[in-house]
Amino acid sequence: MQILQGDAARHALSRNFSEIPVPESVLARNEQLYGERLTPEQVVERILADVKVRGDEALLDWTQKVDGFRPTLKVSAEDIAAAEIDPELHAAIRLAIRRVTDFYQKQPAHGWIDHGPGGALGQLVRPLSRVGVYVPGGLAPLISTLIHTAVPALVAGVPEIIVTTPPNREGQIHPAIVVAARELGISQLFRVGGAQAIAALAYGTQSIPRVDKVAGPGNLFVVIAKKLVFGQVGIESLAGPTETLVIADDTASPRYVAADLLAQAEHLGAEPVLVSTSRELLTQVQAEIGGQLEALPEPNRSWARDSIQGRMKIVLASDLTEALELSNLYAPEHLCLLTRDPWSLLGGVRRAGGVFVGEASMEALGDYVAGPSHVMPTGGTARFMSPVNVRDFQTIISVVGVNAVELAQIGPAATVLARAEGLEAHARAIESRLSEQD
Ligand SMILES: NC(=O)c1ccc[n+]([C@@H]2O[C@H](COP(=O)([O-])OP(=O)(O)OC[C@H]3O[C@@H](n4cnc5c(N)ncnc54)[C@H](O)[C@@H]3O)[C@@H](O)[C@H]2O)c1
Ligand SMILES: N[C@H](CO)Cc1c[nH]c[nH+]1
Ligand SMILES: [Zn+2]
Repeated sequence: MQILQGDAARHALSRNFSEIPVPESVLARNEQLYGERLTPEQVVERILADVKVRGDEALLDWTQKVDGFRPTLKVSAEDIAAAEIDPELHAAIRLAIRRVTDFYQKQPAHGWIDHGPGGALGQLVRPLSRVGVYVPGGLAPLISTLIHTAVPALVAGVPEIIVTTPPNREGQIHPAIVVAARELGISQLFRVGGAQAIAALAYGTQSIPRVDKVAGPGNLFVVIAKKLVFGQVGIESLAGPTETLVIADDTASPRYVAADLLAQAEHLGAEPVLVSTSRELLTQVQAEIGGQLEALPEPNRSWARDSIQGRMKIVLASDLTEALELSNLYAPEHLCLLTRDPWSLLGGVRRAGGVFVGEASMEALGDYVAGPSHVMPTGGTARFMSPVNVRDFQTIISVVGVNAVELAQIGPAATVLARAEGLEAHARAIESRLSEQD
């Protein structure tokens, strides 16, 4: 694989989110499904318009067309109560819920009211009333994603959470997703995925209630749908196909670096990036990837190979300062630091969804039980967005409660500003109270 350096590396790592690259496999599948090579955006526009008008019937038709099954949309209370899984998996789900909850309970999320001689000013913090959580389920049933999206919403105090996830080929949701929902106290679970699920949450249908905000990651169809419904409904981020950038020096273990890159590469559509100060390590990691890839079972091997061959980038940096500069330019979802002194690099990290410091903190651990949500901004959107967190599920309401003394002090300046803006009624509203005090 070509080793990039200097300007070539900078060029390869510069991104523009408005031009989401569409893999050839997606266009080919669209041709099969729709008889023409529609872009995902064209497909999503059709789906949104249809669900808006026809509601549940459109959900079922699109699910039948793209997922091959016409499911019962709502998972019944009996099915939720009856879902059973292996006890070890159940215990792991409980551990993940506990660790993610502990993490978000530490996030400051309280309002304040400052009472002083001039009255009071402050901010009220209120939870959203109803939130939709999208759980990807196309290729892998992402049990952990339900936990990593719903827990911050629950910690924020959201009283009602609606979960949607695509049905599998038997028209069912993986039982562990159902059990995780039950553990979280979520009772509204729907068998629908893709853009049609996002449309249902944004517009509401006969069976799925309209929500205030849609959260959760997904493939290109999901991400584009979230982008297009924004405004009608809130969205927490544009968390799409995953990506990992590893910064490694000559002390890093090629085996670990390869393992971490492959772990994310097995998400179909992923983009693995390796930046190293050591040419030798770059060569060793490529050999390791080859070996570890062959040892993976199918279909994971094919998914990982597609990411490695289709999108992997390998960069030789002159030093760790340049490595960090390239990483900040790329703004990765995950930044893994596998260097002699990884903590010394943290101060230079400006753009990333999450940073994984040192070899015991592999990103795959963060996907499950470390604590922070694994739902993180992709595609370069870490320039302006953050991982899912408690603040995504709250609004802030400003409070103004100044008293007459304060009004007398600051009111005249407000009237001056109002008249400068040509807004006479504003000025008079203020003066009406000022004159009463004379
Ligand atoms: N950034 C993050 O935080 C994060 C976290 C978890 C997962 N992810 C990403 O989520 C994605 C999950 O993707 P997935 O595909 O497995 O599951 P998904 O649930 O996101 O998408 C599957 C759905 O897409 C729709 N779809 C697929 N092809 C279609 C077509 N041609 N026309 C119309 N609709 C179509 C179908 O409705 C299907 O049910 C991966 O890319 C993964 O990397 C990201
Ligand atoms: N790494 C993915 C995107 O951050 C999330 C995930 C869920 N399960 C496994 N991995
Ligand atoms: Zn993962």
